[in-house]
Amino acid sequence: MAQYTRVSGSVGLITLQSPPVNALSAAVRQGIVDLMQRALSEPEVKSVVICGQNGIFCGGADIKEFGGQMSGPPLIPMIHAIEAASKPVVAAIEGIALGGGLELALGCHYRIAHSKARVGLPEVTLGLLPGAGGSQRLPRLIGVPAALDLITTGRHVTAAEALKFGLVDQITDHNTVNVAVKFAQRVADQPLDARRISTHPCLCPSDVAVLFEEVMQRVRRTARGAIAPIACVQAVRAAATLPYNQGMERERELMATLFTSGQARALQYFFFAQRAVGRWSMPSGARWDTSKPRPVHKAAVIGLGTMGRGITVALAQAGFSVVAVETQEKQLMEAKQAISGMLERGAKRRGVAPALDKINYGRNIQSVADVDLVIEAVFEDMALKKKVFQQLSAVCKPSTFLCSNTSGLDIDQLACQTRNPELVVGMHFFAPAHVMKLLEVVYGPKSSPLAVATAMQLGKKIGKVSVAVGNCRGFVGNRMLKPYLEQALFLLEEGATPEFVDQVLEEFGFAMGVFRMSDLSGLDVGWKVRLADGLAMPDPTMGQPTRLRQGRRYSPLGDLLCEQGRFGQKTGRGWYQYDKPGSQVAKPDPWLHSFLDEYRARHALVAHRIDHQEVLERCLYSMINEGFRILEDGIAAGPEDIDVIYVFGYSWPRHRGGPMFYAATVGLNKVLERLEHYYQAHPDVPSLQPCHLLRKLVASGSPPIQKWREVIKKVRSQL
Ligand SMILES: CCCCCC/C=C/CC(=O)SCCNC(=O)CCNC(=O)[C@H](O)C(C)(C)COP(=O)(O)OP(=O)(O)OC[C@H]1O[C@@H](n2cnc3c(N)ncnc32)[C@H](O)[C@@H]1OP(=O)(O)O
Repeated sequence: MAQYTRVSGSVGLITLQSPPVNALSAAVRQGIVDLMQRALSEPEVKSVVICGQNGIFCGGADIKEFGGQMSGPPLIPMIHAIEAASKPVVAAIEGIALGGGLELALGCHYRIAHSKARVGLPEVTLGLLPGAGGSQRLPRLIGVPAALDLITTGRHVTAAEALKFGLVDQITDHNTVNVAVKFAQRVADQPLDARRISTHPCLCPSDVAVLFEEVMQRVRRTARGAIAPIACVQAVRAAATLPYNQGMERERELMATLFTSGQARALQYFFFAQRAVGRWSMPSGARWDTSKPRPVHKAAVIGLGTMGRGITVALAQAGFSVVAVETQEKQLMEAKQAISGMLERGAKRRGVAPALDKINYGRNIQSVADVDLVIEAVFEDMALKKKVFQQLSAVCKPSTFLCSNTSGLDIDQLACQTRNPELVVGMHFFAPAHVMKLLEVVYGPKSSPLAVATAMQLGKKIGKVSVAVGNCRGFVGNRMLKPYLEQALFLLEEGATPEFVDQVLEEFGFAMGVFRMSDLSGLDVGWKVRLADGLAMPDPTMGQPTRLRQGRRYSPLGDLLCEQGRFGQKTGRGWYQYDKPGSQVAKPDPWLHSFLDEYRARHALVAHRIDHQEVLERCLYSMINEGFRILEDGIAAGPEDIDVIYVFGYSWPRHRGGPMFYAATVGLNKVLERLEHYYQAHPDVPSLQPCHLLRKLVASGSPPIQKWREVIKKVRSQL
């Protein structure tokens, strides 16, 4: 939908009307086509302004239309007709002009932007390229290097940056539409030939071939298997090397491949999944839209180790007053220095003043008496955390929310230490906490909707993607990680090497394979948990063979490495070797290979050839199976929650949509069949036994992922 008004006698004003972001739906495109014709046919109208209602120019093509049959006027001829118009057309950009929205503006003869507007071509993040002429017009307007940057990253730029690039003609702090109308009146009689971007030559630097080669190499290195960034480079190269019409033909060919690709489907699913997690619900029926958060002005962080420091920085950078408590004098001094450094570096990068004055440091827990919310980040030890929660409950105002950054301990046990267990939730950050986008907000059986809503809102304010999840060992992320890690170890026992397993997972798209990741985060972390669980110390009196513990297959490989002091990067040895402790360059370690040979011999394990498919299927399907159990148990409300957690917290490749979307892509019947196969071969590994929900979904004809919630509801009602 679009509206037409005549303003100041001679300007035709076309207003896009399609809340919430004025996306270019079929109806909006039809409106633009019709109203442009009207403006061109009215003799009194000398120029045209296009704007969007409610202070938003246009959020681009309507992504919801992509999955179905496209109808209505296509974008490319619509934009061509605007550019070819005999009367000047001015885009009045408020709020955002993204994707097709910016392409529409590039078809106009002039662009006026509000100083607070943002523009960009984010199609690459949806598995596409700017396929309505954007890949051909943008380099002609702002030059090849800047266009390559914007198109391959999809980043949004401010109006000021857009002006610097020459992407907009003017910026204003006033009413953009009024300014654009006056501008349109002024240029009504100006010749238009030089304003049609498609007729411009594409200005290239002299070393353009070298530039494309460098960018292509960088993009291939960082794309982790995503195809859209590569197609984006190819499209811009066409703009740089071909006449406009041939460039448009190349853009069309590349877009046609991307548009129907599985990666585009995955990325578009993920776009909506990210938004869906904000609409959280709890099994009690409490929901995001009926639960009001309470404002938080002042927060506290208890424990200034790596996690506590990152959380303090995240809070201070977002403008919160923070009381940062560390009881040990030496640690407090070190933390203060480290936090100041992090704040200063962050501020320098963002061109703002460091928020040093937002933090008050203290050694005494009494200093948190007046805060609205506390995040406990002490060592991962239940006895210690319980003590801290008892102290907090005694010291804080009765209304203070008490949150724990535990990565998997029982929130309910902590809540039980306090006067107001309904105000206790988990806030599980991921390291480094000031950088990683994910926050798991964990509700226990006693947590109130108020506490969940408040933690979710705080997460949003500090720039996190927050996902509300139920309370169980490891919550969602770490619970699913367990079978994945376990399979990786079993594969080593059976003949694989860490390098091979990592290579397969990295080729799949993970930023790091499981063993390189384990070396980075430290092998001792999991070892301590297994020791506490009585797993890492086999009880000889029970007469169990070393590789069967608590009734199931167990690999002590990680424990054996820890016993040798091989904790990963920090000790210079782990699953790999490093030049020195702290170095990040992992090299295969002949010692480890001999150790594995000896281990297999000692346990009479015959190494067999493990192929690519077996590594992927066993690691990923066991993890996915746990994801289905999590859905069945109601720990996650839907598959989107799991997928968002895995992409933002565990480097799952976004162009594969997340583990649950991947399962749907592979086919649930195939996942089920392969799990059955592996479980038959390894009956002592319960995580390979296909779970009830997976069987139920397959029996229901493997419905699309958007319909899983209905089946989950049915399964849960039968429990
Ligand atoms: C061969 C065929 C050729 C076809 C050529 C087609 C060419 C297409 C090029 C494109 O234009 S692709 C789309 C490019 N645009 C984008 O990627 C923008 C996506 N949107 C955003 O980044 C953000 O939503 C925003 C616009 C910056 C606003 O952010 P904000 O945080 O304010 O709100 P949200 O919660 O993100 O969004 C609100 C609401 O709006 C929905 N939505 C946003 N953009 C679109 C869109 N382009 N299409 C459809 N729906 C959109 C979003 O999903 C939210 O709704 P929900 O119900 O909460 O999910």
